[in-house]
Amino acid sequence: MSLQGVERSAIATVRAGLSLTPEFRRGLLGTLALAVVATAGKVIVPIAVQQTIDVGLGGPRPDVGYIRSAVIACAVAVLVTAFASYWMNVRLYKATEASLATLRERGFRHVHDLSVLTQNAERRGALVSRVTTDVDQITTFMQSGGLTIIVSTGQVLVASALMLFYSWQLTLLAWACFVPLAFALPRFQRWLSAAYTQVRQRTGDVLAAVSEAVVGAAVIRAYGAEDRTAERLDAAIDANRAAQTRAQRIIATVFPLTEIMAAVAVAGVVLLGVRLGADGDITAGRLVAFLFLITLFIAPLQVATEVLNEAQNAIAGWRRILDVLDTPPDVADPGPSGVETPRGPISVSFQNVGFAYPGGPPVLHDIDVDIPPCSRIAVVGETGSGKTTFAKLLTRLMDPTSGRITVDGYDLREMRFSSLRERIVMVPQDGFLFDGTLADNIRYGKPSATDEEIRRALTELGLADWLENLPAGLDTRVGQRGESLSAGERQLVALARAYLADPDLLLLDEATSAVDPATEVRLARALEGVTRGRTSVTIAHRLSTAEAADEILVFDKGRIAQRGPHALLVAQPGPYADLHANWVAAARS
Ligand SMILES: Nc1ncnc2c1ncn2[C@@H]1O[C@H](COP(=O)(O)OP(=O)(O)OP(=O)(O)O)[C@@H](O)[C@H]1O
Repeated sequence: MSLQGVERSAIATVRAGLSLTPEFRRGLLGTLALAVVATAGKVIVPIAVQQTIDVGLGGPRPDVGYIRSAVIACAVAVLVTAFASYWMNVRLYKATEASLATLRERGFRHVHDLSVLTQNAERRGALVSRVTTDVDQITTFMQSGGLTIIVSTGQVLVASALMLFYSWQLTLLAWACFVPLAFALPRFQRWLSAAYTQVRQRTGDVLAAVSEAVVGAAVIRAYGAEDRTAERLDAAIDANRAAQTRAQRIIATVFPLTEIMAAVAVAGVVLLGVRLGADGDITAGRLVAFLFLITLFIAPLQVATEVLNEAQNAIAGWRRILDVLDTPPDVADPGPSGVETPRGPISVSFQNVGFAYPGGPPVLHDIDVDIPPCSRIAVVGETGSGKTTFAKLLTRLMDPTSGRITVDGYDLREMRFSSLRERIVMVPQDGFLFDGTLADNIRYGKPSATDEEIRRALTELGLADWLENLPAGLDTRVGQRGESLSAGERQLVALARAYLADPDLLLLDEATSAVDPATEVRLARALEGVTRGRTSVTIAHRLSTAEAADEILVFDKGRIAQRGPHALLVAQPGPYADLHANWVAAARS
């Protein structure tokens, strides 16, 4: 399942992006008004200079009162501009941070709602980067670039209008100087955009290399591959440095170019201005003010390339986030309109169920199974025969491609998630543990559970002695993904968590990893305790589990090839007898 991108123009993307962030739009008018004040304030100084020269100093004697007023006007303008800028930035930062937090939350929630098919292994990293890096790019643009574009456009327009008012001849000359730059800038911008695409790819390579080296540290050490890994990392870092340097060089070229253009424009304006002045077409004050205005006019051009690039990045980021939000959750919670079935003995029925992963061949065919209340079902079969797929359908991590699954007579698709998750709980092979204490992790099954309840649950599962031997008891920290515990101990925590959740149907994916004999005994005891009195479906890798089941479902190439109790199946030729022979042989060796 891929993410569904709707082709949008840049404007439509920005509009759709802004519609997702009402916090930003709400204060935008006020912030823009402040931007207008801040921009308008900048032209007060050239006007005051012109007035001082032409009026204050234009008479036979300097008009000190007038000059004082002009200076005071300037000071007030500078203060007002500074205050307006400050207030504008505060408002902008507050609004963008609030709106981008909302965007992150929405993005994250939506990623969570997408089915396991959309979140398959390759896409997981990309999904994470959409809620992190992509939002960061939008932030950068909204907090600086976006406003720069608005303020700069205003600044160029106001400066141009005043320049035209002072002298249309000098304005035409100044514009003519910037025509070549106006043609060159889009080209620079394209180069810069390509250079930054490279930078992003190289940064991605560095991140991938670093995270692989950290996550796979044990394997790297075991195979003595430190040098190879370091070389790969060095190469990625070097490529990243080269890409960054290339991008910075383009930016560094634009700045002096605009400086040269500005110098040419100033020189041209002075030469022509003096001639116009001699003919009485322009006053000295207007000429000096004009030179101030050219500086205002040029400043936005100097940052234009970078800002346009930021804008492109932000639009790309918005597009990627909108792609995520546009992807409908394919396993949708019916919500309050869904069925809430009462707790108690549960019966499940698979009716003619078939399933194919998107774009793949069918992996389950015509599955017809009735799981009566309080029965113990073992699911066995060769690797790749469809056991995990069967379990995922039963917990509604995905929906069947054909047929239907019912719980107490209701289609699984009609059941509210809250009711379904309460009644059916899955314990995966390596139950994910979060970085926290043992108690936190067990409590995950029932957030309201007290330490006393957790202790009682562990005792009921026959794990009191294990708990006593742990260094800090319930407060023992399990480390990231539970790596401070052994694989067997992690399973014990996962079982205790499920026991506390107290579901009506427990789906277990039995661990295949070898554990020490003491843990093996504990696991068997805990398993017995956790499945007692409730319906259980176990993907079995142990002979003892299959032997203890009321019914065994033998999967073979996506079909149920045999079914029945152990005694019956082991006596007839078929895949179960073969599997049994393998188990027995493995136990002897
Ligand atoms: N996410 C996926 N996308 C595409 N095909 C998949 C996916 N997961 C499993 N399959 C395919 O579906 C088939 C059944 O896989 P499944 O994981 O259900 O088998 P299994 O019996 O649980 O195997 P094992 O005992 O090794 O866990 C296999 O052919 C597998 O390649």
